[in-house]
Amino acid sequence: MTTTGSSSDMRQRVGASRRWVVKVGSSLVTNDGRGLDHARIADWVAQIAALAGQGYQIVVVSSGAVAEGLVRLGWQRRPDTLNGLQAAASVGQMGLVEAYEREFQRHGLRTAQVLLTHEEVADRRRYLNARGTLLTLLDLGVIPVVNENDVVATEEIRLGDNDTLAALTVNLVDADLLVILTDQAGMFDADPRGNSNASLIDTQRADDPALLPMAGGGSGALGRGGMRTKVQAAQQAARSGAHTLIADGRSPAVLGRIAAGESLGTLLTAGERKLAARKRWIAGHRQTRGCVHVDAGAARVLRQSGRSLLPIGITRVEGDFRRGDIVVCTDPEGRDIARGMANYDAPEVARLAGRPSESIIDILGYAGDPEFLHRDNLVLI
Ligand SMILES: Nc1ncnc2c1ncn2[C@@H]1O[C@H](COP(=O)(O)OP(=O)(O)O)[C@@H](O)[C@H]1O
Ligand SMILES: N[C@@H](CCC(=O)OP(=O)(O)O)C(=O)O
Repeated sequence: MTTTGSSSDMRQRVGASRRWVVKVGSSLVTNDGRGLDHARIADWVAQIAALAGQGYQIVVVSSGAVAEGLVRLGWQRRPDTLNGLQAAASVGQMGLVEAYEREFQRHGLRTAQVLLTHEEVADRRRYLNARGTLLTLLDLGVIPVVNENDVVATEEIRLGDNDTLAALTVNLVDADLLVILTDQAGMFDADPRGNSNASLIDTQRADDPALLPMAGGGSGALGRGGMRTKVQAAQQAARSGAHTLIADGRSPAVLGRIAAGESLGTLLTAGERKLAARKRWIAGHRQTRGCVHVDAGAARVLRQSGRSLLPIGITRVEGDFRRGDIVVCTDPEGRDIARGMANYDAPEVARLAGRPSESIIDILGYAGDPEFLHRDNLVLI
């Protein structure tokens, strides 16, 4: 199998990247289906705490709620009904966050429980709120522990496996790297469960079409998506500009060794850098819901330095857009300059236009973002 670029340089760069989403699968976090494996959780937490001490920002996506719920409820097997699963997940989620909180506390770190659904990408207002909260937690040095909000997720919108959820989280926080810890050494060219001579893939581009046919959808007794959802998650992460590393969560000091650039597991690389990926994502939203006219000064700043658009530079608002919608900015001559994701609803912007960001709290009664269009959510036309 071909590999991309110089694998060892790439590994060094990946290890040195600072913002990671670390996904711990059901296959690992549960003790053969008998509740949570506390010793393993303690070990990953110690590794994450060490990385946090070196300046890494890490979001944990952990499975295990259903398995822990089954134990707490004294159920011998997974229920068949959605409500049964949801009940188990809500009981077990308590144990899951308790376990992470206790272990992180030993290292002087705070944790936060974040429960997400598919809606957090589908609805752009929710997207911005989830993103804002997660980024604030990271700024505060808190370790977010994410799981799917199984209780409210209906059959149609359930992500089901946490690989997909981890990729969504990568997009939400603009992570550099998605680490998927599982019960295999990485991705093999065939499912090693049924093929004893399957060989481990070292490095490959995430968008290589040869990957998916090699990934079996069948998971272990506890996991959900098998390797298939991991490859799809890597492809989704790559579209956000993040690389993915699939590795064995049981191998000693696995996270520290990834940080050190050691060649372990399977690296699935992204073809483009994360800011470019994000801008392409914004640019891809062809449908705009409104327009803000900006003064000559703001137009110059946008064009020349690609900075954020603040309310003070806005002169007039058109359309009935809401926070999260894509709007167009036009200069005083009526030329379109940029397209971006609105941080405020149109009536709010009308009130904020021409005013300094420090006065937002007095005008709206709450302190929202200082920018109307943040530079990360804005593309020049
Ligand atoms: N090409 C492959 N390489 C490695 N593992 C594979 C492959 N295809 C299928 N698998 C299966 O995927 C399983 C891991 O997925 P899963 O059980 O869903 O775990 P997790 O809970 O970690 O997400 C492995 O145990 C393995 O049997
Ligand atoms: N949200 C579920 C986990 C879903 C799941 O098992 O996903 P995965 O670890 O990707 O196989 C739970 O906490 O039980």
